[in-house]
Amino acid sequence: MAAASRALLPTPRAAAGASLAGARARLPASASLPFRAHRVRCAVVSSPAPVAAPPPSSAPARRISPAGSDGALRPKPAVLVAEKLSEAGLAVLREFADVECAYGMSPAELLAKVAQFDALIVRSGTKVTREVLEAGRGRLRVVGRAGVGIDNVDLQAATEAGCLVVNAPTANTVAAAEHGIALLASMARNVSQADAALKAGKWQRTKYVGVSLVGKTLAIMGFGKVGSEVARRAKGLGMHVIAHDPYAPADRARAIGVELVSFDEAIARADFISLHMPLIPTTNKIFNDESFAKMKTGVRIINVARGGVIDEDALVRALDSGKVAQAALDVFTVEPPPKDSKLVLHENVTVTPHLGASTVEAQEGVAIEIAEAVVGALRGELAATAVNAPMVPAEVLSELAPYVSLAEKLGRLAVQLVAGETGIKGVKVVYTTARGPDDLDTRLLRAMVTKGLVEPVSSTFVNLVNADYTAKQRGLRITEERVAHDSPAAEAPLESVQVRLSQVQSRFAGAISDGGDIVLEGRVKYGVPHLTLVGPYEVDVSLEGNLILCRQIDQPGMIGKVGNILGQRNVNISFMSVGRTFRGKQAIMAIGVDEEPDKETLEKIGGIPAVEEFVFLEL
Ligand SMILES: NC(=O)C1=CN([C@@H]2O[C@H](COP(=O)(O)OP(=O)(O)OC[C@H]3O[C@@H](n4cnc5c(N)ncnc54)[C@H](O)[C@@H]3O)[C@@H](O)[C@H]2O)C=CC1
Ligand SMILES: O=C(O)C(=O)COP(=O)(O)O
Repeated sequence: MAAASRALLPTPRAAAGASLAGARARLPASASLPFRAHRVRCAVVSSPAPVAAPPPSSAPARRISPAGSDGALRPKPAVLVAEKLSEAGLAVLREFADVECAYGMSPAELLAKVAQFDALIVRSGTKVTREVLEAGRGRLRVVGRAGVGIDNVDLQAATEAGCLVVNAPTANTVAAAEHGIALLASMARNVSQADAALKAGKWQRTKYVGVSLVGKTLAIMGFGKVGSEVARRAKGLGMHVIAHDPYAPADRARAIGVELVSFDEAIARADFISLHMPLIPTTNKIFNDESFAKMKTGVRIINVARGGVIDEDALVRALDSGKVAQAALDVFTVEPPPKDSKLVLHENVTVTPHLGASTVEAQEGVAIEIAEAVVGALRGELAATAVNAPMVPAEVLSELAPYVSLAEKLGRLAVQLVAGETGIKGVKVVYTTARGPDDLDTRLLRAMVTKGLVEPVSSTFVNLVNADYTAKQRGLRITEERVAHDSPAAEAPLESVQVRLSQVQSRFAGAISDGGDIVLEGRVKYGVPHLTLVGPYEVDVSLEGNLILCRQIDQPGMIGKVGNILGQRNVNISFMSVGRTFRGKQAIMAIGVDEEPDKETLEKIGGIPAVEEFVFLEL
């Protein structure tokens, strides 16, 4: 239960509340965000204790403003803006706080300064490390990221320091999509190379013959906010657009006229490939030697997402061999990239210095979005764009804590079992409980199932505030059902929690129930979440570490065989449980492992003759 309980630990400032790591809301680019409607009171970031009267004139220069919703006078907060923020956002901030803009600080300068401020606002160029957050501890209450990606902010350290992180996830979507299209078109017509040549005095009309876009197939990898906007625009250019996103709702794609296909099919069919997925463990270097080999020779690649999704050395090899004809890159694994980077200097590569969000309009929108979120947070409100948010009364939390962890883990396991391109349509959460609806508020549990389903596969962070909203935005229809537990005297708030993903293909057929749904059920035993049902199979395995599910013909010796393979590879088994439908038919082995087995070990397990399928799941 490490992840969830860590995320739910009260922060030092949250004596009366609790913090739940989470909350990056996603919105369609066209949507305007009703921030104010989404704000709720939140104890963690409320202003310091009210002062009864303005300080005497000799007091240090900390001005007083009516900040709290209770009307009490409080010291005027101080906000440090570390990267260029548009004037419109600064104006919003200045109405409420003392604002200092210190652009281009070195890490040491930021460290020395940060403790004097209540809030810090950054873009992608400032690393908000654990050190920075430690240095700000005691005063720094809010970090605002004026943009989408928060990979430059140490979220865990921020949560530990009781510092709320908010971002601005929607205002730069269109700008990023437009930049993707700009790179696509200028790469196809060699605009930057021809421009450089002409400025060097060379008139090279035959060297820079380009390729046409009309009728070509564009694969959008990651069909989220930016990806879908790129798709719309590319269709306007007469391109045939396909997309790969294992978690995108098929109806959203259909509405734009985009075909959702598998990863391999997308990269094999495409003339152009545009990357729009978040940088998460499963997408890290997902474009590598192996994937380049599956592409058409002469493919062209655009990346305005994150540099880390491409193995940059492999891309140089693919460019050198001609497998990849051209690449257009806005983002790099290390930013700025080294001056002698082979990739940047490659003649078939067009580069821009992370300009995706850099339009006047987007920067104004982002600046206002982040300024409002930071001001709201400093006032003690919580915006829908909070990334790590406080939310639940301590007493409710302490009773529900293990169930909260169970709900998140069931969600995490369920989403990892999904396969195919159909996307998740409906999610049903079934609570077996002796309590009536008034005695058991399931919002937190539903939010945690959503968190488990969404976070492993997106750049969205989910908490109680934004869970339902996030689910809706992603086309996830979550319904709840209460089943009365037949022992009404039971003390525990819940007997079991079941998560059902309706009519979805699975990587593990054993998890599919008779009705065709992926079904996982769990219970809390001795305060620890346990997985107790997989599809039709009853199991009992503690949800700690990671999990291997293995379906095999029920026969003697199977536990020993699998145990031996794991033991030989020094993988410690924490729990093991076998469930079967009928003796001698199929059975499922659920194996909790402390370490992640390597590929070879998993293949060995899969190679045991009686094993029909297996899957490794991370918790
Ligand atoms: N260059 C720039 O200045 C900008 C870059 N970005 C970056 O663009 C990316 C996309 O941003 P948004 O569209 O706002 O995020 P989003 O969260 O709306 O979309 C990301 C999509 O990727 C999908 N995805 C997750 N794992 C995947 C996988 N293995 N294969 C395919 N798809 C997968 C998710 O389901 C989601 O639909 C992010 O990395 C963001 O940081 C965003 C704005 C500006
Ligand atoms: O919003 C994002 O994820 C971006 O990549 C934009 O970064 P920037 O704010 O321009 O440094």
